Amino acid sequence: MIPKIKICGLKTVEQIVMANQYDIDYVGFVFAKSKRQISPGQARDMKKCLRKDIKAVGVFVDTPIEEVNEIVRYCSLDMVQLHGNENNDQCAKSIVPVWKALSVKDQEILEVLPFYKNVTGFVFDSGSGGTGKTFSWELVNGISKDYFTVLAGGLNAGNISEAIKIVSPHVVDVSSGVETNGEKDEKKIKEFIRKVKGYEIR
Ligand SMILES: O=C(O)c1ccccc1N[C@@H]1O[C@H](COP(=O)(O)O)[C@@H](O)[C@H]1O
Repeated sequence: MIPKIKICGLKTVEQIVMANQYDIDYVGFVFAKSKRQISPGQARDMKKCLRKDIKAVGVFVDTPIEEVNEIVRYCSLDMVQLHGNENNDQCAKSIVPVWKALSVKDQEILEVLPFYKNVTGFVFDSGSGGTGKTFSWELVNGISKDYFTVLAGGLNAGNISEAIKIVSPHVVDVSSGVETNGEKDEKKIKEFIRKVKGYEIR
């Protein structure tokens, strides 16, 4: 199965126009404190320009869920990725589907998965988000048979083939790995997509 692609941390309408040209499935808007953080106003303008078949994912870290829902409504986001210590009750109050992000240090983290009954998938990441660091993919080998799996953390064109081989994720999620000097790099995005989809992009 060829995984879907999420490009996270887009910050401008120009980047959306660029991303619209490519065979991607999700873009991530970071509302958490980060060098990629954007305001709801920016995200709303960007969402209006986004191709209709690309889903806009709001990325939050421990934001009260009422506030998350307000931003979702204001920006017309399709779903959210909760990247902090949100529990299932909080996830259940979201008005759009939730991906719960988990930091994978060892196999213990997998024990919490059954408790998240109100999420539609899990983002398996190395740390607190946007770090550019990988984790041991073997720890989540086989997990995609039971859970909708979004693989994140330090992915790039150089390691994505190996990561897909081990994890067979439903979605691959990249941010730092398609940047140069902290800005999204179209050449790196194209190369990443080419590696995931296995075809040439002009
Ligand atoms: O991208 C960020 O700055 C960010 C900040 C806070 C929480 C999550 C964030 N992004 C998510 O982090 C992972 C991995 O990113 P990377 O490829 O290692 O840079 C991904 O899920 C992003 O959506």
